[in-house]
Amino acid sequence: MRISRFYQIQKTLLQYGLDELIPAQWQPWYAKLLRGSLFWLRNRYPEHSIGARLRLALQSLGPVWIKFGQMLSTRRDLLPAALVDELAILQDKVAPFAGEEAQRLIEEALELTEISELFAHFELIPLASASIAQVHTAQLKQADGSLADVVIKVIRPGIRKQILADLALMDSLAVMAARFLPDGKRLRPREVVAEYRKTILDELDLQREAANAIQLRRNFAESDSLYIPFVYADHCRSNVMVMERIYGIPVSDIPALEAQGTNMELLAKRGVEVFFTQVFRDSFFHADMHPGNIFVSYDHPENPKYIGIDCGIVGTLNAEDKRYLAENFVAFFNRDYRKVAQLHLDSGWVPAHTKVEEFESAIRTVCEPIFQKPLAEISFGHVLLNLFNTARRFEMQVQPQLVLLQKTLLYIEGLGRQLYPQLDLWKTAKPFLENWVKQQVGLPAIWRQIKENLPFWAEKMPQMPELLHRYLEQGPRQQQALLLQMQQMQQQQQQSKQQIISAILAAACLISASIAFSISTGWLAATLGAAAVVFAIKASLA
Ligand SMILES: Nc1ncnc2c1ncn2[C@@H]1O[C@H](COP(=O)(O)OP(=O)(O)OP(=O)(O)O)[C@@H](O)[C@H]1O
Repeated sequence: MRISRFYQIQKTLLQYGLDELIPAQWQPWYAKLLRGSLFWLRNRYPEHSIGARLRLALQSLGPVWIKFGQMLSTRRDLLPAALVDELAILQDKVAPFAGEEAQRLIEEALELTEISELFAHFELIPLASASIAQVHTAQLKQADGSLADVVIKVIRPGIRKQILADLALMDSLAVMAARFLPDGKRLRPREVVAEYRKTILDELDLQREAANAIQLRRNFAESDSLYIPFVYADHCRSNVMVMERIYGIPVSDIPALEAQGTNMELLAKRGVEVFFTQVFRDSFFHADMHPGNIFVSYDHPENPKYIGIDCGIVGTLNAEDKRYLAENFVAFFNRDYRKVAQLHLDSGWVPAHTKVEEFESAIRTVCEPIFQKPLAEISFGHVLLNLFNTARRFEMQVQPQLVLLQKTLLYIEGLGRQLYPQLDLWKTAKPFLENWVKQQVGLPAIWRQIKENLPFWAEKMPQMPELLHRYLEQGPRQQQALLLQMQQMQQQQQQSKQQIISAILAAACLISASIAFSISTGWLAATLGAAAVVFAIKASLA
């Protein structure tokens, strides 16, 4: 199976002429010979650009590869623009699987003899079908006898096995790409595949998605801006998820939004606000914000509310990540590149030997053109992208969660500007950043930290007298043990020093013996040889 799939993949890559990605001078002679002999696998689409051929090849290889291409399409930091633009139009249109099969999977997962035990109605025709999962509508029987409109997401049967097999092959190709592509080292194909592996395997676990949705819903329980559908956790398994059915206008349907009199300016601002709230207040953000996953409620269009679905991919940030973002954004928008460079150095993001002036000048070179535009039109996502690219050149390892955030930011900005082209991103985001930075310094921050640590100290306090007593009792004993260990270490050091000296002397005698032997002073050679043996024995006994 693996060999035939491997052949199929190679065949597809060659028939779409993707071997052209490796320049001829980089191909070893045996690879050229092999390529020449595969006469039945010629490039069949020479009239298409290399980007288009890559897109078509991924399309024909199936869902795992299509999703991989979609992921690559967000890596403008790694790939040329022409390639990325082609990959961005990859669509995972996949034929649905039979509704009866979905029903059987649901019954099996939820241990039902009949689907009607739990659902008053189950719609066999799917509402939507994607590469990994399919969505069906149903009516859930509730404990109080009422019915709830729900959707049931079901993972495609057999997809896990197929994904794992294809991921293994993809990794083999990545090894080859790292070796043969001209830019192989910089592109780090194995890391890219490993990142993809994690994302796609996470997406296969609907219990994880359910947990993310529950958390996000809780975070926005009081919000006027975002609604997350209720998840019926009792009826969720790793391959089945039951959640409230929502009715809304897809955010990309601008005519429909306008037709119902939506306040587009407010809607656009709320998109940015929701994102920054997730990042800076909750450190937990929905990271799959493509327009297919965002809807707008039909209720009160003058005070519009988003509805978010598909929480399969989320990002989390720690305090340090947040500080990185906030301080850099603020310094950037003040065009204080020295501060940006110094921040990177002070916090150890770039190595201590980095020359701050060089780093500052590199940041200025890539970022100053961005500021040629009015502040209102500047993209945060591009600022971050440029900063990451510059920092990578200065040996900074950019954390995956920051890359995820940067990509989400690009989506959000694109969306906001589509809804309301005059949207001033900086004005909308600034209060969030400044407020956050303010909270991190001064008395409020100290007080917050004390409050955060209070439970820890409260828990440890009663144990304090005992710990103190134990320390005082054990102190001298431990000190003595430590002293003994140190003495042993010193002895060992002394021994190994002697060993090294004896070994060096043995080697020196041996070399001298062989020189003496070659100039035929036999007795000298014999003496030196004997000395070498003596030193060697000493070295081994020391
Ligand atoms: N709670 C819901 N209420 C109504 N429709 C829903 C709901 N959840 C999902 N859908 C519909 O099903 C479609 C697919 O759902 P979802 O995005 O969660 O699946 P997916 O397999 O992760 O798809 P993709 O990865 O392509 O985004 C959505 O675009 C939407 O039309």
